[in-house]
Amino acid sequence: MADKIVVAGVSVDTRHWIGGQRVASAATFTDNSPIDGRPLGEIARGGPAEASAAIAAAKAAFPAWAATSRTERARILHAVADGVEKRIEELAIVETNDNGALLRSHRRGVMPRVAHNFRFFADWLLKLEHEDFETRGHTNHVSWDPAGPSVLITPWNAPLMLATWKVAPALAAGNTVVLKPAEWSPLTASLLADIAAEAGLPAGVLNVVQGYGSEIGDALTSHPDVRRISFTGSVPTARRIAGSAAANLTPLSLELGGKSPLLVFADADLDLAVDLAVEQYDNAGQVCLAATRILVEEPVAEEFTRRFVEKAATLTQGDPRHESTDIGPNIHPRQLEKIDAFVQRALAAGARAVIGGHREDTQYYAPTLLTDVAQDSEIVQEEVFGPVLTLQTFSTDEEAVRLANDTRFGLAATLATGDPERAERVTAQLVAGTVWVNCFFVRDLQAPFGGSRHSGVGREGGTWSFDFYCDVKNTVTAPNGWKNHG
Ligand SMILES: NC(=O)C1=CN([C@@H]2O[C@H](COP(=O)(O)OP(=O)(O)OC[C@H]3O[C@@H](n4cnc5c(N)ncnc54)[C@H](O)[C@@H]3O)[C@@H](O)[C@H]2O)C=CC1
Ligand SMILES: O=C(O)/C=C/C=C(\O)C(=O)O
Repeated sequence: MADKIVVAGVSVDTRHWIGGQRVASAATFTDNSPIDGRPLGEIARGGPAEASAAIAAAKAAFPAWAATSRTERARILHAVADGVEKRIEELAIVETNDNGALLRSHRRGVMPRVAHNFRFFADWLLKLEHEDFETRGHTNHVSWDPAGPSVLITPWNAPLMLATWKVAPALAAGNTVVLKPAEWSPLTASLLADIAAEAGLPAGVLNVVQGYGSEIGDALTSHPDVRRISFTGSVPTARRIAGSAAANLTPLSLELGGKSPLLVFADADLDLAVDLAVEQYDNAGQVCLAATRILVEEPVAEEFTRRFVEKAATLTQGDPRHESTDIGPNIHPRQLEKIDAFVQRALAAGARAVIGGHREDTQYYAPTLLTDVAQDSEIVQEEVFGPVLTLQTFSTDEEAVRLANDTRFGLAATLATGDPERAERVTAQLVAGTVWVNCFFVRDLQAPFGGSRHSGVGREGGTWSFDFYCDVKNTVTAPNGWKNHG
């Protein structure tokens, strides 16, 4: 196996990064580009041995990193952000080749956000405090102590953005990290390891191991030296991780799937509502937050559908490296098969494809809108993770809320309405970690982020991230301090 591959002119090390060293594995796996299925290279395929080595390195590096002052930790995280900013173009081009998402989004939105993830949590660390309070003259002081080695397991739909949304707060908290990126998109995590080392992050503080799901994952998540596990991905994998973490009672943060609704009320600005709906095809529908169930109030349903079809027809599907492309490929032929199977079962059950309903080839799926779908049908209840939306109608606010809440998920909801009171009333009744009113995907890192029900466990973001990654401590001091006990 070659130690390095070159992807669109960028050299990427294909080995693990453990304790500040590149480490090869005897086994490898092939990483293919979703753009055309071509192999990008052979990647080191870790297992229990690599998992143990990475956790040992994280454990060894922990005391010194935990003892590093907040200002020094923040300084190094800002230096990582500087390194990301210097390499935005390289990161963007590698990520697009590896996961197929749009190059223009990576350049302008995603990679700047990666840098921001580091800057934000570095700055938040410096202002993290809880005002002291008194109990019968005693002072309560709250502090956030580093917890220890943290295992971070991330998916392929937004690889570096979702990885750094976990890596940055974990490092800011004073924890050391073992990051395992998804096997379908491992490359930018390796570049991050280089950037972090160049920024002065000490050896062993960030470790990156690659490998297939449970082959390496079980050893990472069941290890007794791991103090935190944060995972973004599917519900079945979350169950398995929770099972293996249970033996050690390792605290978990789980950000899982969604089947979020977009509620379009008759009083909405219909053009805005249509824009919000068409936006759900972003990243070829591979977004956990996507509002894939469009619920439209009966009187405007026909007009909404007409305008939606018109707008969707303006989308360009194709090579994600081209500036004019709006929808790229799906991550893997297996994912495409899964998407198509969902759609064909829905059509067989009586759904009607207003647009799409078929694959374009082995990597691209036609943007699809399905109507005549039953609330209890698979296509309405299960996450497809492709460019597939359903449309249902409702007649009253009560019905809208009932339909919106009637899945096992609860990640997000989007409302289009011209009535602020209705927005407030409906929002209060929705089960969702995030509700957007007349907007979508406006994200602030200080906001709590996560899902209810099967969409997740816990919240990350701002202080919530530190609450998760740290051992939160309350110190109660008697009125006369230590002198009180002589
Ligand atoms: N919430 C989200 O953002 C995401 C949701 N999904 C959903 O999951 C479906 C399947 O996609 P997959 O790639 O199979 O998701 P997955 O949940 O299996 O994979 C996500 C990550 O978990 C890792 N993993 C798998 N098994 C593991 C184990 N036993 N221990 C530790 N880590 C393990 C994978 O290697 C990858 O890094 C998608 O169709 C979509 O519905 C997938 C990716 C992201
Ligand atoms: O943190 C964000 O801003 C976005 C998160 C998106 C996902 O978790 C996803 O698409 O899987």
